[in-house]
Amino acid sequence: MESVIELQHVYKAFKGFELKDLSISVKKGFVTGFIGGNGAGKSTTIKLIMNLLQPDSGTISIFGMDLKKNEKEIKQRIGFVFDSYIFYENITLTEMKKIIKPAYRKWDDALFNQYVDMFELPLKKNLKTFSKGMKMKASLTIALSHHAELIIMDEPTSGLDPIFRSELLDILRNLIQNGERTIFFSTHITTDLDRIADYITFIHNGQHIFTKEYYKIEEEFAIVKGGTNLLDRDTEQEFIGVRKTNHGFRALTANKQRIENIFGDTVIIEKPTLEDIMIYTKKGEERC
Ligand SMILES: Nc1ncnc2c1ncn2[C@@H]1O[C@H](COP(=O)(O)OP(=O)(O)OP(=O)(O)O)[C@@H](O)[C@H]1O
Repeated sequence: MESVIELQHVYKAFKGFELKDLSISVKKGFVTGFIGGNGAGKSTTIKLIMNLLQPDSGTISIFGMDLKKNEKEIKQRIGFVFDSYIFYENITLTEMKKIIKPAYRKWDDALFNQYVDMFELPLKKNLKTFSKGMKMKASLTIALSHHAELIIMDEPTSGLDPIFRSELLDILRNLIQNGERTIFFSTHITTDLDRIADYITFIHNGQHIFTKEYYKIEEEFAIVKGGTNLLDRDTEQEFIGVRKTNHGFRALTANKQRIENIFGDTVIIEKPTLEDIMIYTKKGEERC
């Protein structure tokens, strides 16, 4: 399957933080949700993909082209939903369009107007006065008005109310209907991903834990509940992370089948949430 974004052995260090040997690929025509706790390295990864930061080593290619050598060509084909910093400018959406439009060969005024109408955005109002939801819609309008094949967003749903989040997810779903467009976005609101993500990329402490098809996560991972008498040094090693209480244990496994073979029906096996996977991965690391 064709990859749109390909990171190979990317390394980036800041004081006190390392993105370690990150190799990920984002599949064409799908939505990939990018998850990880605070400070895991999501924004850093997105900045590397947007060439706003350069890796210390490793390679990044987008649409099969090397990012360093082909930045201009690549950026023509990306819609980046940017931070709200640009909205501190004392300008209207029409004025902002005039600034951004010349940068894109495929800018489409009709498409811009279509999204402005759909999102009910005022064209003549100062952007500074826009609410958070309006800023997101304006940002998305700009990102979508030049027929971008790849949409990259850093936490687009954070701070938005459930109604607008739901609308936004519908819009994103519609955008990828033709199989030609790809969406890669980071989020803390993992429940949003239930509705929209085909793939999940999970990083923790600067390390790539997995990239998997959403349905495979549910097949492979499981929350396991049982009495603490079932746990010993060996059986505990079977889990990614374990939480013990007075009533028993709750643990996460990445190999549901194996746990079923070992414990049979002495344990209860449940479907994990993405949040469970994030929490227990952190717990497992604390144990080491
Ligand atoms: N320009 C920088 N200089 C120094 N350290 C940085 C810089 N940018 C990011 N970091 C550090 O890199 C680590 C990862 O940050 P990053 O913003 O990528 O995480 P994140 O996964 O997006 O987190 P969050 O979900 O909290 O936004 C953090 O420890 C952060 O302090």
